[in-house]
Amino acid sequence: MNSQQDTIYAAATDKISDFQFDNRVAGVFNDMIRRSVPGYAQIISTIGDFADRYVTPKSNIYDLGSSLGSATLSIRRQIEQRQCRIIAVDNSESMIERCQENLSAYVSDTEVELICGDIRDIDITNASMVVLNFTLQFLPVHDRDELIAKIYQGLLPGGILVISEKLRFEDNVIQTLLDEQHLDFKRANGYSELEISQKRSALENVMRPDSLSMHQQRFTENGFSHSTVWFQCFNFASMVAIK
Ligand SMILES: C[S@@+](CC[C@H](N)C(=O)[O-])C[C@H]1O[C@@H](n2cnc3c(N)ncnc32)[C@H](O)[C@@H]1O
Ligand SMILES: O=C(O)C(=O)C[C@]1(C(=O)O)C=C[C@@H](O)C=C1
Repeated sequence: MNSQQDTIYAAATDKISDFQFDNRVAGVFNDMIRRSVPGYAQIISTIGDFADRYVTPKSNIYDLGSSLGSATLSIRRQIEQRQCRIIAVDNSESMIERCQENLSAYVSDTEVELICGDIRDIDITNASMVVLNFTLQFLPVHDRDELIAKIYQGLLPGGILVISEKLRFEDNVIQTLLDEQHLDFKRANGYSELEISQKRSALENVMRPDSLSMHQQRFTENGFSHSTVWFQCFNFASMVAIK
């Protein structure tokens, strides 16, 4: 998957506007997410492994907030000949256009329906797998519960939900420790102090991480029988919940 280097926050700006998944971000997103999220490549490849285990023939798979299609591609590679349909949804036109190009670069017998729309407006039916890979954190907090309830309703018995998120910690000492580790990860990946602080300001109003206990409570209250964190690096985690 091609990507330009992310230099979006490299130059000093007087007024930082809220972060948006616009054309500029879509053009560098592959580089941005790999250099910003520890474990991203591992999470993408494991989503494919989960698909191999959980996706049942003739079912639907939903990739909600699909961006450039990395999770969709990882899933699609693992589910050949199961006559499934992947529904990939994103409300950024630029992401959808680039995702279409990325999907077209590979052949597969699995149909992918790409929808440019809001994940809150999508019907979920006959699903053996739903993926929210770093997307839920961008929804208004009061809409998160309803989305998880809708996903639970649309999942088949034994179906799997994979949610990856940045986490917030109630213990301030832990919050500071893991936040600092994450900043060191970004520095080691070539981001300057200016880039880090300007991006942080841009994300402040748009990305609101939940605590792990909040996620767990949401899974339980919405009926999921089993859930766990299967991956964590610093303040980034990926969870599974099984119906
Ligand atoms: C951090 S990115 C997701 C990364 C992607 N899942 C991956 O694995 O590479 C979040 C994506 O969610 C999309 N998004 C945010 N809120 C959305 C909403 N309400 N409906 C649809 N897409 C949304 C953004 O446009 C963005 O592409
Ligand atoms: O916390 C950060 O600095 C991040 O960049 C995180 C994060 C994310 O978790 O989705 C935020 C926005 C970009 O989409 C890529 C990564």
